[in-house]
Amino acid sequence: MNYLGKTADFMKSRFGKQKIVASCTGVNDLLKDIQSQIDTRGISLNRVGIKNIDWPLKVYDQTNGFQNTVANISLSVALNHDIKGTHMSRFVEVLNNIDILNPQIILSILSSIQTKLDAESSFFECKFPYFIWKESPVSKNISPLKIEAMILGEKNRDETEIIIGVVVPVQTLCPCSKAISSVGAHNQRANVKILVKTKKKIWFEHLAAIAEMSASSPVYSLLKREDEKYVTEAAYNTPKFVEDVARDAALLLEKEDGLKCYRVEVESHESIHNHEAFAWVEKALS
Ligand SMILES: Nc1nc2c(ncn2[C@@H]2O[C@H](COP(=O)(O)OP(=O)(O)OP(=O)(O)O)[C@@H](O)[C@H]2O)c(=O)[nH]1
Repeated sequence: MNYLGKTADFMKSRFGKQKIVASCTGVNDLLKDIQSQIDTRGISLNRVGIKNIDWPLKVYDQTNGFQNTVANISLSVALNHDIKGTHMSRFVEVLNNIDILNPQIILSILSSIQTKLDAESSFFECKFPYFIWKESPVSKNISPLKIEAMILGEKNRDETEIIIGVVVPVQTLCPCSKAISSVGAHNQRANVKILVKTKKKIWFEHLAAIAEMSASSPVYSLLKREDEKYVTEAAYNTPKFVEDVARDAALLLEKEDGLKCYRVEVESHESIHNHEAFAWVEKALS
């Protein structure tokens, strides 16, 4: 028996048949659609919606076809000045209909939200853990590296924009520290975030490779001693400031076909300072 059935039984036992009829009429009054009422304050809202809903999904994977992940998703619309509230449950209803994520599906999510919520603009943001299977440089052991991947979408009337991106852990070794020290140089883990708008399909793996190539060295989940020696020496021979990583990634992105614009953000968790160092660059391409 469902909830309403149980409630009706309870009311019957408590109040008898006469009262139930009256109470059931009252149920419809209780389900008033407050959200659809008119608002008279004259203020349109840029965005209203739901954020940080975790959702199980599949995403396409260059090596294995697809991988399962849990995406953290935010969905929203612009709200006209004369409508009191949006219908929050409809965002989740749209998600209920998808099981794999890619830019085309996000376009259809944005259109569905626009239609279901009668909105001029709709917005989609999601980020999720994504695993790239990497081979260690010498022992050739394969292990998964976790990066963060993201897809952001926006639809204004008929114009849509999709941004895809990654945040990739890398190693940086300080060129100044190397130059002034008689031995060693401080090095640390850094994150490289790359966001692109593109006319062509681009894999998360490809963006991650650009981030790694721009750093002093990639990082790995599994390294044996021979790999450790290699990675240590490779980083020492490729010192990079955060500025260097941002510029080198930008140069690689400018060689890519079909990019409309890019943004690179680099943040290093300084090992000898109690703060982060950062640099970012963004550019629209013709
Ligand atoms: N608009 C709005 N709704 C909220 C908020 N907080 C909670 N909600 C609830 O979100 C719930 C789902 O809303 P709706 O999508 O309008 O639910 P519904 O009317 O059953 O769905 P439809 O029949 O599709 O309109 C409602 O019960 C709201 O009370 C808020 O801050 N704003």
